Amino acid sequence: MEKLEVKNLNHHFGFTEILQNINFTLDKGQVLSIVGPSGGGKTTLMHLCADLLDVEEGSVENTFVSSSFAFQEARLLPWKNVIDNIALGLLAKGESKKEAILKSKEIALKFGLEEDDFEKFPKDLSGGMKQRVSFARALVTKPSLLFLDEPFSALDIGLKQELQTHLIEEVNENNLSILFITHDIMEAIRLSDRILLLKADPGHIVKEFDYIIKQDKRDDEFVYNETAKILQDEVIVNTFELELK
Ligand SMILES: Nc1ncnc2c1ncn2[C@@H]1O[C@H](COP(=O)(O)OP(=O)(O)OP(=O)(O)O)[C@@H](O)[C@H]1O
Repeated sequence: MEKLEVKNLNHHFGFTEILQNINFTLDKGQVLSIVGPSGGGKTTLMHLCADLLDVEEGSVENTFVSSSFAFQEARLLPWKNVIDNIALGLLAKGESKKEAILKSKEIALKFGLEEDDFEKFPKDLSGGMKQRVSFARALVTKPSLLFLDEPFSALDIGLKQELQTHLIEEVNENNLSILFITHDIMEAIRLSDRILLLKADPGHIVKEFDYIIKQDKRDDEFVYNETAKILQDEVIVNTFELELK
């Protein structure tokens, strides 16, 4: 069974302790969110999990057969057009150019891009369109694990919900697994099977929330109610340094 298993993970930058004794397992088909305040070490933790940073203490075992990423900024190649940006991963995997272009066009349309956009370069795209391209590029290779680092934070509510709905479809239809980093509790409640709350200085997990109800059955009311419930939780108030009125 594919999984990502983090055990007794610690991390320092220089003399500063950033992460302390992190333990969790992400199973196949699961959406696991790491939620916490800015500067708490979420991105560092994701980079360690994604092998973008060397593990110094503890272990990260990743047995997922393939993975891809979407970040807060779309990180598109400026000299490639929309379709060529999406096709990159497929070409890297050895697919023929013809097949890669065909699949890229198909997923571009699914992610709300139009045929008129296909030949455009990143400089001519809005922030929202860039993020549509970024998601299409991440998912066109049908990865088993997707790393998401705050990919919705610069998007308007409509686009955010649209992209989240696509992700939920991928989880349900293709058993996609997601490690999701966010500081937005509502986003995490909409998408996650499990939420780990990361408190800062140094980053350590202080609480875990599990959701059994399937993501596609969670309506706005569910998300608002759960958010309201969570915001009453003393650990959350303390972690985000919120003031209860
Ligand atoms: N390469 C680095 N060298 C030194 N310190 C770093 C490095 N990368 C991150 N840090 C520090 O580690 C801490 C955690 O940063 P990180 O980006 O992981 O937090 P975060 O929870 O993702 O924050 P945000 O939500 O603001 O993106 C911060 O104090 C940051 O300044």
